[in-house]
Amino acid sequence: MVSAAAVANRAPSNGLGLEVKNLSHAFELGGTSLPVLNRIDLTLQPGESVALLGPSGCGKSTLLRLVAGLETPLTGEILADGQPIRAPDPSRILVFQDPTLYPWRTVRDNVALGLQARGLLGSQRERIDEALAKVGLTDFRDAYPRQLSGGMAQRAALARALVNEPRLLLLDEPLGKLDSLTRIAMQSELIRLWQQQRYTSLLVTHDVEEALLLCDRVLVFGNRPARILAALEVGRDYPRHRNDPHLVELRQRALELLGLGSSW
Ligand SMILES: Nc1ncnc2c1ncn2[C@@H]1O[C@H](COP(=O)(O)OP(=O)(O)OP(=O)(O)O)[C@@H](O)[C@H]1O
Repeated sequence: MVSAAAVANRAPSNGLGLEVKNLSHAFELGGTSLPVLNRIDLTLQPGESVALLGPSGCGKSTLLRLVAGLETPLTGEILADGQPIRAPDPSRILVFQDPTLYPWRTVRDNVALGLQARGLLGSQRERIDEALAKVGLTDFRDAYPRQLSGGMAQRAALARALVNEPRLLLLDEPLGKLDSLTRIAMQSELIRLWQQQRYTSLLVTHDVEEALLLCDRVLVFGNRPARILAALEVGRDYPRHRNDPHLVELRQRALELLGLGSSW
């Protein structure tokens, strides 16, 4: 949870409150059950930004897909503003590692997809240009995906999410395929967008530093079937500094929890 002082300094949030209660999940794989998530309890306050950090294959993406309403949990429940999540909804948008833009559509037409699918293109067309402006792509609205850099393509994918005015943004390694310099720039972009739009944010990342720079709280997951090993409160204002001794200490703690304590 964010400290009361930090919340008081923030603009009011339109974000969804999220509750995950005693959630377990498993997949059928080759005739046997593969347990993936084990009794997860999690609460996000409206407007909070939380990172999920954990070993590869522990179930982080599965948790995002469950919150997005793309899967149904085996046991337990997930509530958005107190209502059970049963299906996808434009108030909860998932952004993937791959921008997955249609190559034959311009940036603008890719961003329009969310509205088009909901039959809102006629009445809410101005939202496309607003979303492009938010991610700094106004000048590239008529470009095709092949004409964009990796960072620009990911910004276009973010615009495609933002055009829906999400109240909960689910980010699945959104910067995972970017080079390290672009990644640093995009980390600042993600902080700026979150501060401006005031959605609730749930970020899956493998990058401990990224989790600590971007989020209010970092949840460290154990091996599959994953449970939450620890919740690290970051408790620092933005912008944050990589070399802040408090962040360095938290990074060490997170690495130790992940069994990588001697890596640094
Ligand atoms: N549709 C599916 N059917 C069967 N098994 C699945 C399915 N989706 C995921 N799994 C399995 O569930 C486990 C968790 O997968 P998930 O993608 O959630 O992990 P993750 O923590 O996000 O991994 P990574 O960090 O490597 O992306 C993996 O063992 C994966 O093989």
